[in-house]
Amino acid sequence: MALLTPNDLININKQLQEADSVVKRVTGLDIKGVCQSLYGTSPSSKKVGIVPVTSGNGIIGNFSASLHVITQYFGFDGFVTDMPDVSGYYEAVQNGAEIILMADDHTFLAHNIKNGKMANNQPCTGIIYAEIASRYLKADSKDVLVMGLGKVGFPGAAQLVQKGFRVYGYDPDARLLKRAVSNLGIIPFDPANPKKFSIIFEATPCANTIPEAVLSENCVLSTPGIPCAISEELKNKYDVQLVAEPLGIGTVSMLYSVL
Ligand SMILES: NC(=O)C1=CN([C@@H]2O[C@H](COP(=O)(O)OP(=O)(O)OC[C@H]3O[C@@H](n4cnc5c(N)ncnc54)[C@H](O)[C@@H]3O)[C@@H](O)[C@H]2O)C=CC1
Ligand SMILES: NCCC[C@@H](N)C(=O)NCCCC[C@H](N)C(=O)O
Repeated sequence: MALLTPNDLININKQLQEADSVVKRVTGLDIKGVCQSLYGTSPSSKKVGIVPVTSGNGIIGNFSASLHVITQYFGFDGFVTDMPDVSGYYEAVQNGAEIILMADDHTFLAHNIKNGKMANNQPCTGIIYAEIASRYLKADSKDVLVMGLGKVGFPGAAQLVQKGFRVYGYDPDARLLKRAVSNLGIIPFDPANPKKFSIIFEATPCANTIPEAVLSENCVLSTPGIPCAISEELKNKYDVQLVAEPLGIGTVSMLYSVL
């Protein structure tokens, strides 16, 4: 898994505000509204214990602090434990946490210890970014392009198929593309024979994965991928509505899914 860096998370509150305003422009709802509609759950001020984890590559600067900002931004009552790991988990429960947020290098989870529900960041991220893309008010067709069919992209593509979109998908990993075609019934996208889209969802760890040939004027590009899938130049040239944020949108999707 490509790990976040402290630099990705600088001023997460400003990044969230900017992303929220694009989501409102694209869908007519704010991020919380999309989550409520997606999961059928309502806003909550539940206590969220954020537990730093030292395993593997260890603590990522700004990660726990960013999760704290994110929980507060979306109206939850978050706190970061003083201790990490097992001691931190114990401290969170002792201090009344109803939901635990913690991540090692492979899994970022939300666990509601009251109702037993648990969420994984990767599918929750794919689903919420796909949902935002699917709600584009100015979409000119039901065609959508999905670039990247991995741990985030595949669940996002599944969400779009379930909502009745005609999903074109691409992944250079032939095994993953074949899985998506056979399991989801998506149409394999041929980069050598491109068409234009008004809705694009991207989930790759590569920059500039979106070719100019697929961009239509004012299209939406909903992408959790880091680094960004499109250059500033192409974004401006086509007035692309870019929904991109490094941590908060995926995290609030996890929290709403375990309420
Ligand atoms: N913003 C957020 O909240 C989150 C962001 N992420 C980011 O999302 C990205 C994807 O994460 P995962 O799905 O876990 O990774 P993954 O490795 O499971 O999947 C990425 C897929 O992208 C494909 N790919 C690479 N270059 C491509 C291209 N040019 N066109 C189409 N597909 C291409 C790869 O073959 C791979 O199958 C990563 O950058 C990760 O850091 C992940 C979780 C949350
Ligand atoms: N963008 C959301 C997905 C994050 C994921 N790509 C990642 O960096 N995971 C590693 C997090 C490690 C956190 C660390 N153990 C800590 O607790 O500070």
